[in-house]
Amino acid sequence: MTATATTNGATGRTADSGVPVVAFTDVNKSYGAVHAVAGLSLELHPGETVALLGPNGAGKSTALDLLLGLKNADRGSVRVFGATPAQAIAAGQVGAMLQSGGLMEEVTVRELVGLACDLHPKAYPVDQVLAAAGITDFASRLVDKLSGGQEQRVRFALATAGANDLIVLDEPTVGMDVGARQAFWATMRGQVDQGRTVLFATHYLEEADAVADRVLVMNRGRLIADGTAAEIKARAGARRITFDLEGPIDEAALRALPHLVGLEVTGPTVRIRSDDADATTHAVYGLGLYPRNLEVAGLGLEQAFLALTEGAGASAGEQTAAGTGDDKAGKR
Ligand SMILES: Nc1ncnc2c1ncn2[C@@H]1O[C@H](COP(=O)(O)OP(=O)(O)OP(=O)(O)O)[C@@H](O)[C@H]1O
Repeated sequence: MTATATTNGATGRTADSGVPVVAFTDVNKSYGAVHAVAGLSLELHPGETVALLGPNGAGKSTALDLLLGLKNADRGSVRVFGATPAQAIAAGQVGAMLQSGGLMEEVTVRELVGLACDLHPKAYPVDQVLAAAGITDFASRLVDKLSGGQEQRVRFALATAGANDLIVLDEPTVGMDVGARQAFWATMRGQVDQGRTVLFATHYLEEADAVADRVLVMNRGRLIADGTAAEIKARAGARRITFDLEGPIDEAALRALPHLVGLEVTGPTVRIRSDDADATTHAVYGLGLYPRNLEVAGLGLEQAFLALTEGAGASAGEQTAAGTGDDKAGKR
């Protein structure tokens, strides 16, 4: 479904009025004993492209549902352009592309996108929306005859049928092939260049790294990191050191190395994450070891993400979303 507007209600705010685009203040949402969103506070600002990362069940979709007014918080406040989500959506300020929700059947792509344009208070011409989403070629096809990737592009067209100030995308490129993904993000960049704020949840970390200028990492309902991809990588331990050792390996001695963030030993190969690679490498030699095939490299976002979420998982003391085996049947 899309969250395009159906009335002309106005929030009285614009993207550049100094009011945050989105403000979550100590937001909580539970399903029984599962804290899907736990004490979430954050602000988004105009023109930001923000990736929301987190393992399965981290609370990303729930946070987006709260932002779109599809669910109500148990506690805390969610404001969009200083108003309630419903008011911002009614004012045509928010476009959304969600993971699920069937598209209307027995209509053509053009008819469906045309309907979204008719409903939007600040709509673009249908042909422009079709072209921007790259779906002109199959605009006369019935919606129920589309491939998964084509359906995703139609959802994107519905989310961008009018001049929204905020675009919310839940795993937007799932089912798209590499070419379609690249085209999708090229289109998104066009939206951002026009001053829009984009928030997208994704499991494709390379996408977050390439596209987002800010990355939020959620785990067990909580925000555990917020920064640029480079800052997130640095926070997780800046460098990866890999080398081989001959003979038996004394893991306890390696574990005591200075600035060590993570250690993995597989056969003769030692992989270390360190927040000061120079000091750690120096200390490896100080142990009297002779590392072979030594490599020092920066962490990718994927490794940083794993390091952060593993660390946060270990310290979570209460029953939260992950690992409870809870029932997702009621989800959208
Ligand atoms: N309607 C619901 N009823 C019960 N539990 C739910 C419901 N919706 C979500 N949950 C639970 O809340 C937690 C957070 O789910 P959510 O879908 O927000 O996570 P997510 O980060 O989007 O996960 P994924 O990456 O798998 O889509 C999970 O444990 C999930 O099972």
